[in-house]
Amino acid sequence: MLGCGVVGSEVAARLQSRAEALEERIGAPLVLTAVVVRDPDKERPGVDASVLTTDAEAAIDGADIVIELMGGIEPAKTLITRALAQGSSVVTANKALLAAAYGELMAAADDSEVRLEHEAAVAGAIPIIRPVGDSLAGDRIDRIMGIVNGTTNYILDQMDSQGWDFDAALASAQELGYAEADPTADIGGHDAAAKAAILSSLAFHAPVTIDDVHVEGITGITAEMVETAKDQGFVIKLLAVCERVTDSPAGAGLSARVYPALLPRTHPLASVHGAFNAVFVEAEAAGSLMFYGQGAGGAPTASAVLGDVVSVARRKVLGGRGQYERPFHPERRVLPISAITTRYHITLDVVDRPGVLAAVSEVFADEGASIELMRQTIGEVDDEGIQHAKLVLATHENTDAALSRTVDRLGDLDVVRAVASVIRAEGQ
Ligand SMILES: NC(=O)c1ccc[n+]([C@@H]2O[C@H](COP(=O)([O-])OP(=O)(O)OC[C@H]3O[C@@H](n4cnc5c(N)ncnc54)[C@H](O)[C@@H]3O)[C@@H](O)[C@H]2O)c1
Ligand SMILES: N[C@@H](CCO)C(=O)O
Ligand code: NA
Repeated sequence: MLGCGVVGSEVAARLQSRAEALEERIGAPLVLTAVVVRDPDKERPGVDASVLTTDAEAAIDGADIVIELMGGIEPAKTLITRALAQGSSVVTANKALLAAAYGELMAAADDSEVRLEHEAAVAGAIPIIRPVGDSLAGDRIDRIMGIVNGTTNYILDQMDSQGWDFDAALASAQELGYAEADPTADIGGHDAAAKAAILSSLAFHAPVTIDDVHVEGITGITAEMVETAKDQGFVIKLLAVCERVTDSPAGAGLSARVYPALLPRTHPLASVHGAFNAVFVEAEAAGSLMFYGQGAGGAPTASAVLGDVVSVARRKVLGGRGQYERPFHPERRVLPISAITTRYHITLDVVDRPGVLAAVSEVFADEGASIELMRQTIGEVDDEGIQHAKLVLATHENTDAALSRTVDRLGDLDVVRAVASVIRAEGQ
């Protein structure tokens, strides 16, 4: 095992405390031969001190299974590659690495006829990698929409249920240990984007990396946006969307994107509260499936790691081997967000006078975009004595490019004092 932090220490402790049960399931004992750490003198309750070492290469050589829980790109990538090349199967929770080099690492595993398992890398304890890669392998997955970051779901949920502003909700997430010390990867959407890249690669058999994923985080979500959404029967969630696109202005392909979006409060994902994760999968024959549970934390993540270890060990004992499939369809393109069909909810601060709606409608008509719903509420009287109004416009589906141009042009209108907020809507 490489790394013994939050997840690694739970895995090591459970390998010891559940040794008998694991042996029953596998048909052979699992022996933890080495745990690679930075400081072998540190006290680690539940971990046998005699297996601690700083020599990663010696630890890997000859191991049947290598469990990588160090995180980060290097040295994890070099060590995993070494392990696969020598014929060890690898179990990892490293979403950052897989989102950067999924195709390359899977091909290396396939070349050596060993397995590279990674259930813990997406949505922690929730079984989602095996269902998408294995259970649904006989079906055609069309769309995956998930809440795959616990920190941001906690923040948005507190803003929705307690009326907190963003900063208060983030401070609370940090206090509770959900957010990282530097929460940028969580709130910027990058952690969710890594998971979207892995899910897209697996569901659509194409080598999708994190650089292909369109990412928007939640730092721009205000208490007012949450309140407006609530008034209209929506909740704001940070969604990872992976989609098979058959037709778009840019042709057929895939879409992988992460952004905060409105969901109807009746949608199954709307009832995912706190730091929980959930993934909604739509497949041709299976229809809609929902996977729900704890997406982070030492013990839940260790559950997924140990499941992979048992699966690999069983195959080893039975003489089975090999990868799910050889990757992939390199010709499948990830389309730019501009070509993707979405809906917007646009909130405008306008001057309340005749002709405002005509001017707004003209921009929509001109861009070929259409308004599904409009709501006007009375606003404030400003310093110059001018009465303002708040206009909330929900659009029909259109390309993101057309909607984005519409917003730019609305912002240029004389009667529009400010584009107060723009957010996409999903799940309708
Ligand atoms: N914590 C979670 O909830 C969670 C959930 C899902 C996936 N993961 C993933 O699991 C992996 C581990 O996460 P964690 O939360 O346990 O992190 P962590 O920081 O608690 O643990 C990583 C450990 O690896 C050690 N390490 C790093 N580089 C090393 C090196 N070169 N040699 C020896 N030791 C080294 C660190 O000292 C640390 O103790 C990461 O890839 C993470 O993304 C974590
Ligand atoms: N920081 C991540 C950890 C799990 O990957 C989260 O909040 O979901
Ligand atoms: Na998982």
